[in-house]
Amino acid sequence: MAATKLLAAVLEQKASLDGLLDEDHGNPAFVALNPTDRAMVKAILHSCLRHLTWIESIFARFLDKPLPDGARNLRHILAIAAAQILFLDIPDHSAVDLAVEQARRDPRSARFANLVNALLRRLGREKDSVLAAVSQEVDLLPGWFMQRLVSAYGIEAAKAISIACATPAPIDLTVKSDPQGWAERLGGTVLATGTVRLGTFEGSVTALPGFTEGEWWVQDAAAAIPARLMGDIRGKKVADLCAAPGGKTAQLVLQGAQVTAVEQSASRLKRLQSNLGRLGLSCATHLSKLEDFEPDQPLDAILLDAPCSSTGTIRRHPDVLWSKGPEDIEKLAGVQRRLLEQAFRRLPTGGKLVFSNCSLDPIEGENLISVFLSEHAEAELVAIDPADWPGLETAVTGRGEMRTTPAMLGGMDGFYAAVIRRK
Ligand SMILES: C[S@@+](CC[C@H](N)C(=O)[O-])C[C@H]1O[C@@H](n2cnc3c(N)ncnc32)[C@H](O)[C@@H]1O
Repeated sequence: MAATKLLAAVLEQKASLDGLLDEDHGNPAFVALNPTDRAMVKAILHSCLRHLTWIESIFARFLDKPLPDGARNLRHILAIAAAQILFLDIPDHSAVDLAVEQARRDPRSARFANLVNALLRRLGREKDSVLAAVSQEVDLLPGWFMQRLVSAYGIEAAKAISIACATPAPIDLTVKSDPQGWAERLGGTVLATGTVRLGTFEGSVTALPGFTEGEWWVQDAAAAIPARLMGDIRGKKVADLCAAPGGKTAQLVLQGAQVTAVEQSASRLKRLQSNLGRLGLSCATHLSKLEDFEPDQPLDAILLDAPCSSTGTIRRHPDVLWSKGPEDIEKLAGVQRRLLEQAFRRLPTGGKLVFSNCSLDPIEGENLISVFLSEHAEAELVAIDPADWPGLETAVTGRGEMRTTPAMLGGMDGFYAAVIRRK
């Protein structure tokens, strides 16, 4: 029941799944569940959103005529049951019975209860063959986004990204030191970039050795790249201008910089402070919009990890493509453009700025930087050398930016990063 309501909140109200599933402040129906049921609801929703194009396509094949436009709740009931039948270890009959019961209780869906029963029983009987067919013929990613990927990367790369997005993201850790030792202790491997990737893992990361001691933090391998692009920042004054929850701030501090973390959200800044506290790290923090931040002393370097559409994180946030659309990407590109202008104003001559975000869309990355450079003769791109990134050479663009996609390094977030210097 909770899962259907939460799916409706994502698809209709464009709510964020992370927000709805927050253990403390999430949707009341979710927070009221016991931990086992919460884990189940979370698994169902992730699976449903990750495979929604397939699920919709299967029902379209089963039906002689489409469901009425107004039957949104019915669609949600069917999608949630289909995710259980197709992808989760839940007995088919439980999923079917629950869906039929839900349909009966909903005045708008009650007249379709027999149809729900028939469709889901058929799905149970034919799941292997329909899944085989649909996985060959239908992209996992919604059409509007697939089109954008094809125009940005070409059909082959777009398909590889779409396939990579079907696999849930592994857990990646950035360790303070001794990646090899931590990989051995935690049963993981060290990636070419130095990130420790955990093997199959269930349960809570907070129970793992080294968490309480603050020896590592969870950070996708791609998210760990921008701070490393800052180069040698030992003793340098560095501002992290969109800092929370602080994964990159922690890296900058560990790299030896004198860091000021700037963040506009009080609750997120608190989270950053608590994360740094656990890691035994500290830095100056500043609660304000970066537009209002005036450093007391000239800065040597800036990291601007700007808010973006997050389309590079769809393996972990499969709701993103259903709650955001092309207009949001355009809007966020505008916000980033404005923030980049503001950040660059605070950069002295010779200073370096790393601009990054977790979007796969060039209008938030390559195109934005092209326009910025064309409008600022005083800015130049510092080309990243692929030789410095063994294992990720193909992520360095011809112009010398970093462009990762979920199809790289055995799976990683889509990220864009560029290094800009004020001449
Ligand atoms: C993509 S997240 C940053 C993630 C962070 N760099 C990390 O690695 O953990 C973007 C952050 O920027 C903050 N933010 C957005 N607009 C801002 C602004 N104008 N000034 C300061 N912070 C801002 C958001 O609240 C959010 O915490």
